[in-house]
Amino acid sequence: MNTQNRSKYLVPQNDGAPSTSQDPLAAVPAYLSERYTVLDRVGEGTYGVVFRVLTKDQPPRMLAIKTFKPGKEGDGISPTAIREIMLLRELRHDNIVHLEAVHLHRPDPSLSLAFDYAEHDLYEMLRFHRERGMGPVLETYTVKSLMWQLLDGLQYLHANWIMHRDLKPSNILVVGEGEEQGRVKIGDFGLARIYACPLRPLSDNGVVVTIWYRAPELLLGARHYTPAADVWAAGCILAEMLALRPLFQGNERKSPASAFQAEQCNKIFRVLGLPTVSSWPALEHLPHWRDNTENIRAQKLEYPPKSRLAEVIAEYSALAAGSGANPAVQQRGALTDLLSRMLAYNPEDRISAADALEHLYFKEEPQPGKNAFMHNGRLLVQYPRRCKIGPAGATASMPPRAPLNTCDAPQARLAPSRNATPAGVLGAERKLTPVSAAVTTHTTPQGLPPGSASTRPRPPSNKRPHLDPWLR
Ligand SMILES: Nc1ncnc2c1ncn2[C@@H]1O[C@H](COP(=O)(O)OP(=O)(O)OP(=O)(O)O)[C@@H](O)[C@H]1O
Repeated sequence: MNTQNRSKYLVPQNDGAPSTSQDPLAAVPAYLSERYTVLDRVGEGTYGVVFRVLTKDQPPRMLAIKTFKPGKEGDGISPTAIREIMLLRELRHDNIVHLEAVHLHRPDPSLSLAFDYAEHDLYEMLRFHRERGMGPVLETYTVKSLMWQLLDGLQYLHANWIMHRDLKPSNILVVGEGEEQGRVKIGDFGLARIYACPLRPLSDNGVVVTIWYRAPELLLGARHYTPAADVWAAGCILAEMLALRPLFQGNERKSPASAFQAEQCNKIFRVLGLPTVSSWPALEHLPHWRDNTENIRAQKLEYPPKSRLAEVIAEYSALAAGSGANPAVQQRGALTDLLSRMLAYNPEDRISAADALEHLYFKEEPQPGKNAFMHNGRLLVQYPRRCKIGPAGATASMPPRAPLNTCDAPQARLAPSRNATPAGVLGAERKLTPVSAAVTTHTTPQGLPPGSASTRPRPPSNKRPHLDPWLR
C-alpha cells in the first residue's frame, strides 16, 4: 500500500487495513465522563482524537472534545502551551470554533479541549460532490457564503495578530443544523504547534503532510510567516470549491525538513507562471529561490509566460461540473480577479482578508449569507453527516446516537488524506482582552487508557478529473 495515500484517520496495521476491532471510545479519559456523556468518536487528527459528547448540564449541549495523544515519556504540557490555549479561549467570532473548556489532567499530564460541535467540514462536503457526481459542483451561493465567512473569521484572527497557519478544507468546519446552520467555524488553529513537541515526526506516523495550501514565500524559504500566507491558503480553497480538486497538488519531499519543495513550486509555476523579481523584489533573497534559480529557469519553457489562472479555473471547474457549465464560475470577471489577488506571488501585494471581504465578487448576486446551505428559503444540498463510531449500547438523550460505524457518506475507499501541515500560530502581540477563564484541572491519578486504533472508515479516493496534460 502506498503510505502516501493512507488516510491519517487510520492507524497503520501490518497489512495496511484499518482496525475496527477495538473499542472506539477506549481513548476517552475517565475524568471526562464526570462532565460529559460521550456519544461517539468522530475522527482522529495528527495530534488527537475527537469525540462527540453531550454536556451533563441542562439543557445538554453537544460539543466536540479533542483529547490529545499522550506525549513521549517526560514530555509535559508547557506553560507556554497553556497560555496559548487560554488565549484561544478568548477568541469570540461567529466563524471561529469556540473553545468552550480546557480539561487538564495533571498526573499524566493529558489535555482535552471542548469545542462547539460542527456536523460538517469542507473536506467532506467537497468529497460528497466529487463522489456523488452531484454536478454541478457547489452552488455559487454556497461557495460565496463559505468563502465570505472564512475570510470574515480570518480577518478577525489577523486583526488580533493571530495566524492560523494550517488552513485546509478539513479545518473549515460547518454547522449542520440549528440556529447556526450553514455557519463556517474555522477550527484547529494554534493547537498544532502546541502539540508538535511530544510527537514523532509526521512521516513516522505514515501521515501525509499536505503542502497544497502552502504559500510560495514559505515554499521558497521565507522564515517569517505573515497573515498573507493564510490568504493564499484561502485562495487555494476557493479554487478547490470550484474545481473539486486541489489547485496545486504536489507531492511533498519529506526530508530534510527544510528541503526545497520543487514539485509543489512547479505546480504553482505551471499555472501562475514564474514569479519575477520586478513584481516581487524580496524573491531574490529567498533561500530556495536563490539556490535553485538556475534549475527553475532551465525549465522556463514549461511555464506559461503569464498567469493561466482564469483558464485553469474554467477548465477544472467545467470538468468538475461534468457538463462544461459550472454556475459557480459564471461571474468569472469578479471571481478570477479575487482569486488572482488572493494568489498574488508577492505577499505584500496579496489582498488582505479584510479587503477581500469588500471585493466586488461578494457584492454581485447572489450575495453571501450566514447560512451557506439555505438560499431564499431553499435547502440547497443535504450533506451527509459525519462518520461516527459509537459503542454499541451507549445512551444519549440528544440527539440519537449514530449506530456503530455508520455515517451517511458512501463507503470509503482510500484517498489522499485530509493531511496536516505542522503549524504554529500566535503572533507576538494581540488585541485580545486578558484571559479570564480558568482551566479545569483534574488531579486524580487516572492515566489515559491505552489509545486505540482509529476505526474511522477510509475516505474514498480523491479521483482526479481528467487534466490538461501540461498541468500534470
Ligand atoms: N469542533 C468539531 N466538531 C466536529 N468535528 C470536529 C471538530 N473538530 C474536529 N472535528 C473532526 O474531528 C476529526 C479530527 O480533527 P482534528 O482537528 O484533530 O484533525 P484534522 O484537522 O483532520 O487534522 P490535523 O489535526 O492533523 O490537522 C476531523 O474529522 C474533524 O473534522
